[in-house]
Amino acid sequence: MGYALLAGWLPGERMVKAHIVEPVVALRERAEAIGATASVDISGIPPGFDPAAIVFAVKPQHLCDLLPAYLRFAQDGAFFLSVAAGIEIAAMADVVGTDVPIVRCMPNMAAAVGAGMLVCCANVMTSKQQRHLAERLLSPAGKVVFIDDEALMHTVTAVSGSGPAYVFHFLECLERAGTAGGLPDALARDLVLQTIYGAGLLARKSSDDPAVLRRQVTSPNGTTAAALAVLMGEGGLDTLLARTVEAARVRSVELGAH
Ligand SMILES: NC(=O)C1=CN([C@@H]2O[C@H](COP(=O)(O)OP(=O)(O)OC[C@H]3O[C@@H](n4cnc5c(N)ncnc54)[C@H](OP(=O)(O)O)[C@@H]3O)[C@@H](O)[C@H]2O)C=CC1
Ligand SMILES: O=C(O)[C@@H]1CCC=N1
Repeated sequence: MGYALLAGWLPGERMVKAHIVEPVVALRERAEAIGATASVDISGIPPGFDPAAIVFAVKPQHLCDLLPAYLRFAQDGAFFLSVAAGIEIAAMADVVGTDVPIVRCMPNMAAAVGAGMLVCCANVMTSKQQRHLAERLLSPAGKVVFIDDEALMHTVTAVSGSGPAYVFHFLECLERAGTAGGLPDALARDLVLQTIYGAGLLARKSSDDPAVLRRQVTSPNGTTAAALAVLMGEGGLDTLLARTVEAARVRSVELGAH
């Protein structure tokens, strides 16, 4: 996820200077290849480097252990921006103090193509300028919204954070169903990718509700009606997705409890 964000800043005309702390050599090299400097640990940050933001894109389980080492940058005016699932602003402030400006963000993987959904929460120490900077840093990755109620971040994570995986699985299943119906593999892949892309784009651009669009596809007594009798039947997709999202939400709460 860190690389997806970085790739939105570099290379380019945006004048962003980024230094990456990354223990894995291949990932450091990948960051360097697009114009960042990189080091294996914090001691490699160039002297005089004066960041406006420190972005934490590490595993949730690592986040709070890492924060104190970066406190000096916050004391020099930087704000912290975390994309770690589950970890609340209060848990970070417990480690570094409540006077540190912290933005918590839940992006999703579509950030890699600039079409992500990025939902943010900021603590009261975050200035208007820092909020604005966070928005500017995140917007190359997709649509950015700020919400006030941090408690919603668990459900945000379960819907848009993990959501691309649900869509990818839907894609896998539809493709398998297509090949089971006799389609060659490559054709099944094309059909499914273009259908999901096109339907997503249409739903995004249309002023109609998805339910209205669905009804427009569904000719009376036609093929879609036959299909939806299964998909929308008892124990169908609605029930399955409610359970799916709840499982992710519960896991996000668990990650935050450690
Ligand atoms: N993947 C996604 O779609 C999304 C991920 N996120 C969040 O993004 C974060 C990163 O997840 P993800 O992109 O999946 O990647 P991973 O969790 O696989 O990778 C995190 C990276 O952090 C590295 N790391 C560990 N310790 C340090 C350290 N001391 N300093 C710097 N880096 C370190 C890891 O190295 P190592 O492998 O050696 O531990 C790894 O390269 C997570 O907190 C996740 O919740 C949020 C939204 C969506
Ligand atoms: O699976 C995860 O925990 C992360 C957060 C959302 C997407 N990936």
